[in-house]
Amino acid sequence: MSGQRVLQVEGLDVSVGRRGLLHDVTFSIDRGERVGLIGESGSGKSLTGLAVLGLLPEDVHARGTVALAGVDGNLLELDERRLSHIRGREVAMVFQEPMTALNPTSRVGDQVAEAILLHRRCSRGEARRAAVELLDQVALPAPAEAARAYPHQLSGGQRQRVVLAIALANDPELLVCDEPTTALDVTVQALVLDLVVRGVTARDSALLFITHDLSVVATVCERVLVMYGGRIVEAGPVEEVFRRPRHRYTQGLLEASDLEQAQEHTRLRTIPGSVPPAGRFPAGCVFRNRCTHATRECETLPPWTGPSPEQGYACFHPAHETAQVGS
Ligand SMILES: Nc1ncnc2c1ncn2[C@@H]1O[C@H](COP(=O)(O)OP(=O)(O)OP(=O)(O)O)[C@@H](O)[C@H]1O
Repeated sequence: MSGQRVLQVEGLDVSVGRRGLLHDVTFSIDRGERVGLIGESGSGKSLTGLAVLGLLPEDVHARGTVALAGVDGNLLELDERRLSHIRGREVAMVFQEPMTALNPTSRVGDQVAEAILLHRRCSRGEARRAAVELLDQVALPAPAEAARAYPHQLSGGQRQRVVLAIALANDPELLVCDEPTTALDVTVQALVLDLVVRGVTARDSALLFITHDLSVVATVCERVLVMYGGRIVEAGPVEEVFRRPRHRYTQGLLEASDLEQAQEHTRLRTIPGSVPPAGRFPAGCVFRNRCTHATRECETLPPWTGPSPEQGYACFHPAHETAQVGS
């Protein structure tokens, strides 16, 4: 793999008995790249994600190659002992239901600290301090106090942020998210999406983001893969695919969703101009600098450091409807 490549999936076929579930799935993700995987229910998105995590169910048969930066060999052929070293370090995951990922009998700070201790040489005290810092990064209020809470004492959104903190604890090369906000209240979805983007951006990690929600892809990803019947039928930059879908299935998918809304996310929010003054936009707005792919909350925009103030920004947050960028 090239230096920039983090994940390379080639010719992945998955079957159960004679039934083919994935057919010749081939794609790659580079360092720092955020890639969405969309498709209708049953199209094979989750199986693809599980293959990348070395978590395919035992009853399925897989052929092909899954190569991950920093890992020798084909993930599909590694034994469970080796895979458990890789998971949580080179590749980490956030699934839909945070409660299943957390241990209900252990304080959340200890669970984050455990994740750190599994892959890093440091003292328990250092791991605990790093855990509080991570809980702070995922915007848990009063992180030192939150660290002492049990999962059931937190809201669903807070629990998912703990899962994200665990996933990011060892700066993974690749983060795989499978519908991480589907089970959450709509008001906290945007926050969690923002935290995912900020978490991978800060680490230059690659992201594979599985969802059926096109507007989520528009918010989070730069490139999109469209699955249908176990195959990738279309791939390209999000704006291009959403604006000019080539495959009949993608066209249908966009029509079935709110095409207007999905396009708005990518088209109407492109705002030329220089850095918006801090505090000018509603909290939660996400600005994307197209040159560096940096994403920041508008309230805390730092001084502009990009190559040119003329590059412009795009805001993908629905709350930004009425806000305008001053030049
Ligand atoms: N262990 C298994 N044994 C048999 N069939 C399976 C198994 N796991 C998944 N499948 C089938 O493989 C196909 C793809 O499943 P997958 O979970 O990847 O779909 P998906 O696109 O993620 O759907 P959803 O959005 O509903 O989660 C489905 O038809 C599913 O029934």
